[in-house]
Amino acid sequence: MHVLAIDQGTSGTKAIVVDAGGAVLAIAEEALRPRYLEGGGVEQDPRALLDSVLTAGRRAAAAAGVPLDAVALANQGETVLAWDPVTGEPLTPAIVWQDRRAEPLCAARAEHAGRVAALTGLVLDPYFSAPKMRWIREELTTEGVVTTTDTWLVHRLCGAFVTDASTASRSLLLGLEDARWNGELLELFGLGSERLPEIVASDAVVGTTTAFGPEVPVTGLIVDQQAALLAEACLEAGTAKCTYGTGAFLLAQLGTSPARSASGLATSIAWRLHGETRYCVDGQVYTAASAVRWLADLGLVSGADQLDAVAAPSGDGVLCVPALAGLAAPWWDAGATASFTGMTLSTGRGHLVRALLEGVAAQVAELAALVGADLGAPLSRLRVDGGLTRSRVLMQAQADLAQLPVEVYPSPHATPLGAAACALMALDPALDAAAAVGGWRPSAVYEPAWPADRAAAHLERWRAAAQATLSSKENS
Ligand SMILES: O=P(O)(O)OC[C@H](O)CO
Repeated sequence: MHVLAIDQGTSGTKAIVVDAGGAVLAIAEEALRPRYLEGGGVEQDPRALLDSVLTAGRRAAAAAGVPLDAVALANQGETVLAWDPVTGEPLTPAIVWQDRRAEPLCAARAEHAGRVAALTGLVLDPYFSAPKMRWIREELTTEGVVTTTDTWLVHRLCGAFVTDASTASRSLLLGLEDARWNGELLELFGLGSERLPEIVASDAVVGTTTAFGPEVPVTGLIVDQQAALLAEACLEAGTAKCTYGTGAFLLAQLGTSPARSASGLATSIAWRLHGETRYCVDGQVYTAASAVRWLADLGLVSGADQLDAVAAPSGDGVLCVPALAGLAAPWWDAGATASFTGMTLSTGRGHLVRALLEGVAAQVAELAALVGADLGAPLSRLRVDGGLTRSRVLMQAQADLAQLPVEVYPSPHATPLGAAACALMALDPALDAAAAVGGWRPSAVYEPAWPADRAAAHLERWRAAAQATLSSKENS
């Protein structure tokens, strides 16, 4: 069996062709660059997203040269657009998960934050889909349907009008326990009259497509972060991974219990496979590779590959809070802004680069501690994937600050491999998740080199720096 698995991400689209044993036969990638607008806007051209899916998918399918049995799609989770359900044409740009312009719409509903959290497991924040859907309705168009990008892309591939349960659970519109659109939440966001997609399982076959060659089923629909959680075999409650992509996202498996976080993290659906719903808790660093790209745009590094060569051996007291698109868990402050502190006349670009990497690692370390608090036991290790895991400086800083062994997933394709596993489970009802993703050994393990008291002291200083970036005194 062969699956074409497509990871439609924020910074690009990757397509792989994978066999039932997890061997990758072909890879194709198309880069994407969001538009960053003053006022916190982050947009993508939907046609560029679709073109990248079709181009990468066709290139990978052609390179593999094998008959395909299914097409799977991982998506960005909370990126939304309006589109015409008759013609399939987009009516607005895609409003990216990093976009903060819906913050006032959240602030206007602040008194309902507790109720929203109780129903959805999420926090009332513009990161999630519904505030951006409302913003589109108020600012851009009242025409067509407004959905996450997966629904539109799948519609373009096979005509279905669906979203999977993991993506729906990132919307602020889903009751977490019953996994249904919730009328109270729809009213709260003024979306009660919207036509909403059918919610399906990640192993549902939702149609067929000829977009990549002969007709094949479309199945294996899942949020990109959840797909990586699955690929990294985080199947037991308490296992966790962090993906260092455009942002860095730490997710821990909760099993079949949708336990709400007591630490300000988000609880959502990891996947629904073979009739069983799994849940996860997550924390987010909104800018990781996009912070590195920002460094590159300023001329401090030529790109991610140069990070380790430029980073100084220590930050020399410089701290960075990489809040270039606000702060997520546990601060949830869309108005927070990034900072570098502790600079002197001797500070050079190497210190700034080191501080930025340590800032990402510090934020992930904070999230790892909160996940441990929620689970009632500290994490024992952190599995990691994503492009920035190639930075030894970042990975060592992660181990030092989180005081955890950091295990690097051996493939750069965790997300599409997770989506492919969902499709394989659709094709073979006897296949369980563990068999679908297989076992793996880390390509590298970073052990903490700092003593615990040094890590604690650094994190205490970093936490104070993070507090100082918050947008209002009430938050500090
Ligand atoms: O595009 P990525 O890979 O950074 O992932 C996007 C996240 O899932 C947004 O929540």
